[in-house]
Amino acid sequence: MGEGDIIEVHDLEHTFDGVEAVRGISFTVRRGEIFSFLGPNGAGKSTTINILTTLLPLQKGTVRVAGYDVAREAPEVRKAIGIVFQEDVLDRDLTVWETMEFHGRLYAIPREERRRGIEDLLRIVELDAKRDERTKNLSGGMKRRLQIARGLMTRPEVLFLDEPTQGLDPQTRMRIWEYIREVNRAGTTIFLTTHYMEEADMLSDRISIIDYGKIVVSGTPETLKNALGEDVVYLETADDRRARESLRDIREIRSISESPRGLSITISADGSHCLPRIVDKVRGAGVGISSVNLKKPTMDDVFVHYTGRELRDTGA
Ligand SMILES: Nc1ncnc2c1ncn2[C@@H]1O[C@H](COP(=O)(O)OP(=O)(O)OP(=O)(O)O)[C@@H](O)[C@H]1O
Repeated sequence: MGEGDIIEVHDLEHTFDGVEAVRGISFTVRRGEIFSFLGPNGAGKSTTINILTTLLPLQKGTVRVAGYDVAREAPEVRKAIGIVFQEDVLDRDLTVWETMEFHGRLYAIPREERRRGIEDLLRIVELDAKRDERTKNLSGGMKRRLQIARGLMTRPEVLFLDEPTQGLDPQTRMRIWEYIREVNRAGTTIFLTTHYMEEADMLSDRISIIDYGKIVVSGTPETLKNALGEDVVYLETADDRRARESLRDIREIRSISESPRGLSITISADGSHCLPRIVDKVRGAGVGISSVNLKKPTMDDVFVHYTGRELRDTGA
């Protein structure tokens, strides 16, 4: 395990009755970072997170979490981590406070420390006013916040979040992102799975894109997007044909095509540096320009580039 690595996965494979859910993945997560697994439904994200959290037995490969081997030291791994599941696993008849209290007792947290911990966490996720409400009466966003608070009861070194904002409305999602960042700033490493491009992009220090049980690419959101080198300039001109001709000797232009937004010019370098020259050339040829747009690659573009298809948003 590297000095700063808190999770280390080597050649992990997992099969369910002949279905290869995870097909040989390796990656590391550094202490203190927010790391995301981005991929469509069925890509193998839940299977991986379940193995890392010892909920599924290890079949093949090696996995170390917080310095412990998941196969041989499962209890130690469990003590070091917190988990927030995808589905609602709250006891419907317990109140918010009881939910926390019960979890704290399960982990044998001393009474006074438990009480203070619950107070603090309910304040962080803004549920202190709901402490006596039964969980069945909470909204979906409140339930998720309670699950996050509960996952943090044990001050885990690593918090695992499986699709933390699945099915939530945009405002609630953004709030949850804030809580996740806050928890991370306080020193907890975060491993999360998501099929939301924006979530992975906004939240992560590093992302691995997973598809059909394999990691297709990993990196920081910035490097992934920049590596595509596919900035596109959209240009609406008075005369597209002459505009195209005037651009012939700009080396960084990879291709030009017509689109509903005008000429679509793909640049093989940083588009913001090419843009002034493009405008100068077209104007220099006496062609009027009515609008200019620069589009940088998004995480969607990265996803399409590496998997060859779009990730349809099946959530909210
Ligand atoms: N208990 C199981 N029994 C049989 N097959 C399973 C089981 N769990 C998962 N699979 C299969 O393994 C593959 C990966 O599933 P997994 O749940 O890990 O994907 P995922 O990326 O987490 O997607 P989702 O977000 O929908 O959970 C899928 O083909 C799925 O049908």
